[in-house]
Amino acid sequence: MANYFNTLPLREKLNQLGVCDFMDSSEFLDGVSALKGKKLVIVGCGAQGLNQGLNLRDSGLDVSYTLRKEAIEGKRDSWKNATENNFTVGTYEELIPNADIVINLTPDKQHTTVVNAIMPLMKEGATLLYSHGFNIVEEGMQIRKDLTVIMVAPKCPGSEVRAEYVRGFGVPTLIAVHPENDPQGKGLAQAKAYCVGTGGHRAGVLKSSFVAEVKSDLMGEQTILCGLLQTGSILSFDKMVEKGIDAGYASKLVQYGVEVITEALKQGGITAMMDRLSNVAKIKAFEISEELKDIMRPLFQKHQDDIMSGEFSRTMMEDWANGDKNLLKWRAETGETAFEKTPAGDVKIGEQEYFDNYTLMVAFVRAGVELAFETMVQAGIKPESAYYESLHETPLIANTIARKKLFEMNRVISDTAEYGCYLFDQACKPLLGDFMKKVDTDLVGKNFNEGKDGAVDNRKLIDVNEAIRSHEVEQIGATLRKAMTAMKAIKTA
Ligand SMILES: NC(=O)C1=CN([C@@H]2O[C@H](COP(=O)(O)OP(=O)(O)OC[C@H]3O[C@@H](n4cnc5c(N)ncnc54)[C@H](OP(=O)(O)O)[C@@H]3O)[C@@H](O)[C@H]2O)C=CC1
Ligand SMILES: CC(=O)[C@](C)(O)C(=O)O
Ligand SMILES: [Mg+2]
Ligand SMILES: [Mg+2]
Repeated sequence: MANYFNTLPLREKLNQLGVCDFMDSSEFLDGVSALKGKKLVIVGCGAQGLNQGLNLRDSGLDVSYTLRKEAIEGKRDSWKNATENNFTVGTYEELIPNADIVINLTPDKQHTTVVNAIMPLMKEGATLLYSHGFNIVEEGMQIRKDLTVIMVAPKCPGSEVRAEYVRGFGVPTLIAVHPENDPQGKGLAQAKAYCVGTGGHRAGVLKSSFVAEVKSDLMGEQTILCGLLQTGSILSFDKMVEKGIDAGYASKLVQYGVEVITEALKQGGITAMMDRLSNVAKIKAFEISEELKDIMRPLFQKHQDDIMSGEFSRTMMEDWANGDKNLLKWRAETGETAFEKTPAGDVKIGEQEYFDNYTLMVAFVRAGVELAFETMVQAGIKPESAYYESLHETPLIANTIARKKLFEMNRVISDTAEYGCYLFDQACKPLLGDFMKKVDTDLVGKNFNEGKDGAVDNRKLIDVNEAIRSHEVEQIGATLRKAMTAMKAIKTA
């Protein structure tokens, strides 16, 4: 098999990267009817598998799980996830032959093995559904021509796919039909119905392509969503402790601060997040985020270039072949960081204090969201897709850090995302060495406004506000958030 994207002529590459139609809510009036009475069989019951299945069942669909034999015999977590939630669980041989839709929610590394095992058991004219296009695009998996191949990709970690659905909202979702596999022309109707089943239609849906989803998803997860939140959290914690701030306070500020700060981002974009700062702090956060953008831009561009060329996938698949050596080494190292090992202190931190005492994270988030958005758009990804992937998903990742620190984030995200996160983190920490030397507790740990009379230069503030508000991510964000009428504020720490 060869990298499907790399077999395409440039014109077709750009074509498929640019597939991105925002779907009006009126396109979902049929709800789940295209899948009503159909047998949905999910392979794997992990982060996406369990949470998508819970939503689909609550939406009235017939869902069961098929697991590999050793998972059933060994009563592994995946078996516990499914049985404790009262789902039918069976082997491939028992459940796949009668399945109308087989949903492959196993790790990307396993997709070729899994698809080769289940495809011979799939009945004539059935459908294979992915939540990430890696196997099709980066590995070039060929699927039996009578089968329909579709994608319903939540732009969100598995745990929050469920949490937002339970709140009566949903998560932005990309849907796609693989052009090589739509023999009966039913792919789009099934993808739309599945998307309604997971609740994605309440947040926003893009009719995308396998290529556009992969090349944007890998970029978002490696840079702003996981990589930079990891690097920023660890550097912020270490700086506070180095400067004598109580470690318990520092741990709580970092663990919960990114959730509080990015909740403002989710509700009102970078503008609303920056508006939570005093004018003096906003100007400072703007200035240092401009500096952070200049320092990190080459790294963001390298990640996007390596994703586009297939170099990232080659590197990661090398690690797969090497028993995930790097992934496991980096996972262990992260677990040994002082931040991860220091429990959050039993100290009260007010909601506004998270903004006033953590100006540095506001700067990291603005820099990372804008850089990821700019780099994706420059690479041919459409603004709507770049918005969901860089801005809207950041608070959803932050929710996992607030729950159980970087351990929880790296547990819930896919192994693919975790690998990309470490790749970025390993390169970004040293890159920010000189920048962090200049950082003091006014930017992280203490109230930035302390000892300042709040005076600002009006012209400078006007220019800063204009620069923030006029960024393309704010323009497209305002439009997309208008459709998020069911968005609920979350209760932060
Ligand atoms: N995690 C996320 O938030 C997101 C993930 N995705 C995509 O969703 C898909 C699933 O990812 P994710 O939910 O993170 O996966 P997880 O690692 O959370 O779960 C994987 C599941 O697959 C099973 N599994 C592992 N290896 C095999 C195998 N060789 N054969 C059969 N089953 C196997 C595991 O059970 P057991 O080991 O017990 O058999 C487990 O139930 C991926 O394509 C990913 O890119 C998309 C968006 C977000
Ligand atoms: C959660 C999500 O969207 C990721 C980061 O792309 C993933 O886990 O693969
Ligand atoms: Mg993603
Ligand atoms: Mg991903």
